[in-house]
Amino acid sequence: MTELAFQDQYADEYAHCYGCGRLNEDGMKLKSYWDGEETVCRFTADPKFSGGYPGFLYGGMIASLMDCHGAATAWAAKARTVQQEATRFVTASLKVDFRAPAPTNVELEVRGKINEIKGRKVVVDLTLSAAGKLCAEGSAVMVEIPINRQEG
Ligand SMILES: CCCCCCCCCC(=O)SCCNC(=O)CCNC(=O)[C@H](O)C(C)(C)COP(=O)(O)OP(=O)(O)OC[C@H]1O[C@@H](n2cnc3c(N)ncnc32)[C@H](O)[C@@H]1OP(=O)(O)O
Repeated sequence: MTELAFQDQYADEYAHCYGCGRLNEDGMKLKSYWDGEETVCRFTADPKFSGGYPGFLYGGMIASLMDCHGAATAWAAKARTVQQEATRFVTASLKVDFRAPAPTNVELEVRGKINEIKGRKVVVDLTLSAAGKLCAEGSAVMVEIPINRQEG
């Protein structure tokens, strides 16, 4: 049986994200999975997402990849540790340090590691690498949407 991506387990009402929503026809449909105690998401960026120099990805896309994978990691961490299905995590804070240019047309690997789980908050440490070379690292504070937020 094929492992389901975290994002493919979100309830329909939370599956419209441009980055990772399975129900967003125009989106990137990023997929995140467990890899031991870490999580991983792989994505190859089309050259149309180039930054100022051909062949390299623009920084906003790097942040987007880390953002979406961070939210998915927080969701999965809650499901694994609290053994309770989460609603959806949104980004309260995202820090990215750009360490080296990230290429387009090369598979990128985004990794997440749980730093802290406290109440509705999950802090995730993140890296983005290309062919084993670290291109960006950072962390995200993810907060779970309370169930009654969607009704108000
Ligand atoms: C129903 C649909 C609502 C969905 C709206 C978002 C849809 C967009 C999805 C995305 O694209 S995610 C990227 C953009 N992010 C956003 O648009 C989120 C906008 N911000 C918010 O909605 C609220 O600020 C947020 C839900 C993130 C937090 O507000 P809350 O009032 O629910 O949280 P609260 O103040 O109770 O804080 C919970 C914990 O998070 C921590 N926290 C909150 N904001 C923080 C921050 N900026 N930096 C660091 N920590 C933060 C806070 O300190 C606390 O930790 P502790 O329990 O340890 O004290």
